[in-house]
Amino acid sequence: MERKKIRNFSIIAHIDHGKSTLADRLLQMTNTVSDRDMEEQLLDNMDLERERGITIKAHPVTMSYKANNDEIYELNLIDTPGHVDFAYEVSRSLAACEGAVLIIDATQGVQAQTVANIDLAMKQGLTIVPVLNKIDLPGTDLAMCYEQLEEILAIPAEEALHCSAKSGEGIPEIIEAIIDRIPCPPEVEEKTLASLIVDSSYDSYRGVVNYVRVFSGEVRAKDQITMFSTGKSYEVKEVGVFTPKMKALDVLSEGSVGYLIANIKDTADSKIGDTITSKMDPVTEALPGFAEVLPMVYSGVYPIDSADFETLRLSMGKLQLNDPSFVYQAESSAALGFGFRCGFLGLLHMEIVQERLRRHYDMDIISTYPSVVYHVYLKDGEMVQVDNPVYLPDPSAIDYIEEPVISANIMIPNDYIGAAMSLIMEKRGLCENTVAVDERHVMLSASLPLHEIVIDFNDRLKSMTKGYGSMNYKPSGYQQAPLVKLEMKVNDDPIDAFASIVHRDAAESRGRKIAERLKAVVPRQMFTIAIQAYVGGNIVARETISAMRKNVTAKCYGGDISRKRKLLEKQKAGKKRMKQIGNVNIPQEAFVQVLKASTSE
Ligand SMILES: Nc1nc2c(ncn2[C@@H]2O[C@H](COP(=O)(O)OP(=O)(O)OP(=O)(O)O)[C@@H](O)[C@H]2O)c(=O)[nH]1
Repeated sequence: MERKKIRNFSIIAHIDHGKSTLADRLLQMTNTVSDRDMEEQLLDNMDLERERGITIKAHPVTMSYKANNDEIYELNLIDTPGHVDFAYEVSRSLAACEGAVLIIDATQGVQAQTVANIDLAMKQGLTIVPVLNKIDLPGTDLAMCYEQLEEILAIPAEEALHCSAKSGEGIPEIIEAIIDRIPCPPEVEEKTLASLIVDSSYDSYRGVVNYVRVFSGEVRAKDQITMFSTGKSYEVKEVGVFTPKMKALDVLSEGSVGYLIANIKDTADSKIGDTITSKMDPVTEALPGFAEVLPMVYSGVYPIDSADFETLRLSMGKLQLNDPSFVYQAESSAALGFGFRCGFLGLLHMEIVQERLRRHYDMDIISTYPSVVYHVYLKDGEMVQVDNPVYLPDPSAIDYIEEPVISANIMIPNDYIGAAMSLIMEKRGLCENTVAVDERHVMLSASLPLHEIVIDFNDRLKSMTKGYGSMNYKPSGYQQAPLVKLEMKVNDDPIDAFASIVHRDAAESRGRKIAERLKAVVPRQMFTIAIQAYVGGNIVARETISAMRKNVTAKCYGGDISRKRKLLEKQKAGKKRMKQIGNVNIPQEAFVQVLKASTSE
């Protein structure tokens, strides 16, 4: 397609404002997908996305459209996720575009994530097409949206279009606006190939599938290409576009978006953000890639069956290929065996990665309590970074500990200011500023310890504001805090999987909760078992399990021997999956249950 007829754009929005639904309507309206094949939210093709109703990965798709001026255009849409943990994916998609359709739910107005996404788009110099969606709903408040567009986003209200992505009303006008307002890819002097890897996935037969934006030159099957960062060369096997299924083409030319397959078998050789260039005539400078993102939350991930360790390692490699923000490293635990220490962007990211491992790769896994990265200053002047409580140095060697803090923007209706402030205080935060954004909404700026928000802050905020509150955050450095290591012991032996770094004031209640939960799941044994929570050598909570041999057949009155045998066999099988901590046998299931309860609180 001629460069002037190409439009590359993303759809950006706060979560649930209707990106995927609008994308579906665009696919229908451009006959990219026939009505018969149209499944709701076609672009969300992972089961997980459908179930959770959120878009996790950005998917590119190419549409062909005959505009009112009778010309045919190529529209390349890159759908983006809306959740705060996935801002990195959004910025990757935007790097491949000249414009963005900004969707705002007309019943809710501008939300914290709308502001964050628009900031990213403006930084990249993209043209914005603002769209007010869901105008079919009775709660639509266009006046509020116009005011917010001008006041918060500095976008003239007259630029806004309206639509109902559900009914299809207003969609043709949106397509025309994309063609009229968003510029075509700029002309470049460079004629040699420079193509940005925006994303990638792995196909077991064909190897790595790179999703690319060609900035200069062109690429075809049989071309020899080189990866700029590694210098490794490959022969191109196939190029094409997503419609949304893969469709092979003869050539991907300057300005277009599509895929490139080149027999790359090792996932580590294809890096998102890298530049693909010609082997014979390479460019001298790489395209600006993406800023590296650092994981904010760490947790141990272990196979329930230790024989699965290698398979888990392979699955993680494939998963990392199209999610470079996920990192992992092998580690071992006395309680859980061999596993991995994994880093995630946030708690939702962590849940999603774990779910993907469970479902797509069919892995049975358990994860430990999430931790952030602490800066531990030792008395000898050294500083060590600790993301695993097990490795926190002895308290006698520690001078002080610093924890990561974030600065959050929280947008809420006026009625909930009091409730939001008390939540911030409960989470050891500091409210720094309150600005009225319109007559009914305020934006609170607060500083909060990251550890306090990774667990449930967003969910609590949502439920107490009936879904109207929203937040966005970014890291803002480190601050000193009275943090201690909470350790759990059974009969004086520590269980590493339950160690956590907590605020001094919260240690006792957390220790008590875990001890109670452990008591409920650890089976009685021939001797008394003491479950203790320790902080710096002091016991802060204790539970005792009295001695008794559990007779699993006790409830079987009468002589049904086959039933008794079955129960005894079951008990034997259960014993195989016991972990020995000191002299106490604990079923794997007990760890799983207690960890599940304590990571979701
Ligand atoms: N009534 C009405 N509902 C809509 C409209 N557009 C979207 N919805 C509904 O709003 C919900 C969220 O829509 P999605 O398209 O999944 O939103 P999204 O922005 O893609 O969400 P994420 O992918 O999670 O960021 C769905 O239940 C849609 O059916 C609309 O114009 N009118």
